[in-house]
Amino acid sequence: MDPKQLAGEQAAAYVENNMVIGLGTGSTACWAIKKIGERIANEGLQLTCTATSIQSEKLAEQFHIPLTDIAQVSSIDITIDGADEIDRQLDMIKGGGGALLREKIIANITKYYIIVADESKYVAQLGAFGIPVEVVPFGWQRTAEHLEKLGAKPTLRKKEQETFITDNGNYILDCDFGLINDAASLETSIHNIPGVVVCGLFISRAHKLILGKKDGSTEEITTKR
Ligand SMILES: O=C(CO)[C@H](O)[C@H](O)COP(=O)(O)O
Repeated sequence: MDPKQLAGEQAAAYVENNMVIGLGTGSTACWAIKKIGERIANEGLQLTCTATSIQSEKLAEQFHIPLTDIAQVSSIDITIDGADEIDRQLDMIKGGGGALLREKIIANITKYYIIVADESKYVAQLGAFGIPVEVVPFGWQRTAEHLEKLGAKPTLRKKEQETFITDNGNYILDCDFGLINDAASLETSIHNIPGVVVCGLFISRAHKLILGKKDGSTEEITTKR
């Protein structure tokens, strides 16, 4: 079985009746969404679900998962989401799919944050992926200069040769900072730049990582917060 499917489906087993659930974004979290849809259909689970992207909203609708707008949800029991890199402390880089702002808003109100990934995402040190930074379109070139002063090589994200636009109408600067030594202070420095909406460093947030492996096994790594 696909390691992403293994991880995503295993995470869906943590969902219990009457919970409030955050639905993540990406090719791994989609397996959790599908499985949650199956559990609603087969077990009659009553859930309140809210999604981290328009893409995940559409997927949830396809699997007949009832959705609640984030405006009505002040606390989430479990969110299941993917990562682009995750280290031994379960600090992460996210935003490869461009959903980082909604993902961080949802992570921020989540009591138990489960990350699902294949083993290629589990790294000793964050940074090789680069850090996606969502910025407002106004003066994005000036925001990019500030990121350069912090040590980044920023590239404006494109999709099919057009500037990539997030679900929130913003741009993404993919920032190569090299390998990162102090991710928490870098996150703060990036967030202090006017024009930055959010960056893809997710520090001290995840509670559990479920890794799917090529040999068909899974590993769960848990940390106390
Ligand atoms: O942060 C994300 C989207 O913004 C995704 O969770 C991340 O890119 C992982 O995606 P995938 O499971 O497809 O590798």
